Amino acid sequence: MKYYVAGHRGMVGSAILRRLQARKDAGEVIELITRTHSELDLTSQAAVRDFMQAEQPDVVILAAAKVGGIMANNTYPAEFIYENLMIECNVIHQAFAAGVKTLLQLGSSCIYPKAVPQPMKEDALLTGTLEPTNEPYAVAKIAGIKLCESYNRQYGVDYRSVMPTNLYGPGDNFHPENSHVLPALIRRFHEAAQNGTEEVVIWGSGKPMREFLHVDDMAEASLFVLELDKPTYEANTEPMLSHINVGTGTDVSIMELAQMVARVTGFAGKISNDPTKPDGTMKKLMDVSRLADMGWRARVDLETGLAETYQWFLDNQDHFRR
Ligand SMILES: NC(=O)C1=CN([C@@H]2O[C@H](COP(=O)(O)OP(=O)(O)OC[C@H]3O[C@@H](n4cnc5c(N)ncnc54)[C@H](OP(=O)(O)O)[C@@H]3O)[C@@H](O)[C@H]2O)C=CC1
Ligand SMILES: C[C@H]1O[C@H](OP(=O)(O)OP(=O)(O)OC[C@H]2O[C@@H](n3cnc4c(=O)[nH]c(N)nc43)[C@H](O)[C@@H]2O)[C@@H](O)[C@@H](O)C1=O
Repeated sequence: MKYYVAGHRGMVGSAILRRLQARKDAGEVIELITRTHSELDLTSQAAVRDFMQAEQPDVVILAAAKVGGIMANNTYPAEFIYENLMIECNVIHQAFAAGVKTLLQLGSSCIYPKAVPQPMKEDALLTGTLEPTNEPYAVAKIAGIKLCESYNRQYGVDYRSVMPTNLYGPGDNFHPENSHVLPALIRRFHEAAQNGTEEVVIWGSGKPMREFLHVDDMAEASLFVLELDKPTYEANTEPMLSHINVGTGTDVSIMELAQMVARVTGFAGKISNDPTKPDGTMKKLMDVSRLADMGWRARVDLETGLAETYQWFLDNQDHFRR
């Protein structure tokens, strides 16, 4: 089997590649194909067409996307909608044109409406209006689900979508403004602890609730969903399962997260809020019962995952990619 992992240098793509490489090292006969962003710009239709036609992969895993936290989404909405739509259209359509029968793409929990009942079930999709800070990104991610559904329905291929909750772990983006909350706080609290700063400011009210899944769990879940037998997969559907939630099923407030990060990084000062920064959705907890019924559950608890991610940050802080 020839696997193409798109976005293999990103947090999720690299975790998926590590798992596939481990299987290969253990004797599984698989070929792994990758291209860096500079080798293959996935927003280029012609480049993706030529690549897919030349390589003819058996399986495509789409983990490449324009990704960022609440501030990046709010500041660069055009890039978030344009690049993600282009990447999805190009990779999914050109995979189909090259005869790829099996594909997995990653969406996000932000596809669900802002005021949806919690925890959020898969069938809550398109039942209400979206959170404004990331609506353009969410619309692109919904389009990705609908692309897969449409090619499945019209052409009988098997393109699946997983919807991860907020992710973290080794390989995360620790940019001070553009990253997600967990890596941003690791960096801010670490620097404050090192510099002896007395106060750390967190964005918003600290009251929003978020669910955090370790990237190694996400990589495992991605391959689990990719490899579900088709009858099992479809037996859980009414009438067809278009996407599956991936999360832990538990959440913490941003203030609770900040307190955990303070403990891990050794920061003992005051934590205060910046109410001028957006809170975003107040709660977005995944209903993960569908995936649990199929046999997969998250394994890494937040306390352990946070400590491990902080160690990765310490080991790699001198050569972050951004
Ligand atoms: N991180 C999170 O909390 C969550 C992530 N997700 C989803 O998971 C998936 C992976 O995210 P994550 O690993 O965190 O993101 P990263 O930003 O870590 O990785 C994304 C990868 O995609 C590559 N990429 C982006 N644009 C292009 C392009 N035009 N052509 C080629 N490659 C490109 C990036 O390369 P380069 O860096 O060189 O641009 C990078 O390697 C995405 O679909 C994301 O939406 C969903 C929910 C939460
Ligand atoms: C995965 C998900 O990620 C994004 O949604 P989000 O969950 O709102 O993402 P976030 O991690 O950036 O913030 C979570 C909460 O945390 C608060 N917060 C405090 N202090 C910092 C801080 O320093 N940085 C950040 N980023 N947030 C902070 C922040 O104000 C917010 O209340 C989407 O755009 C969307 O793209 C998406 O799919």
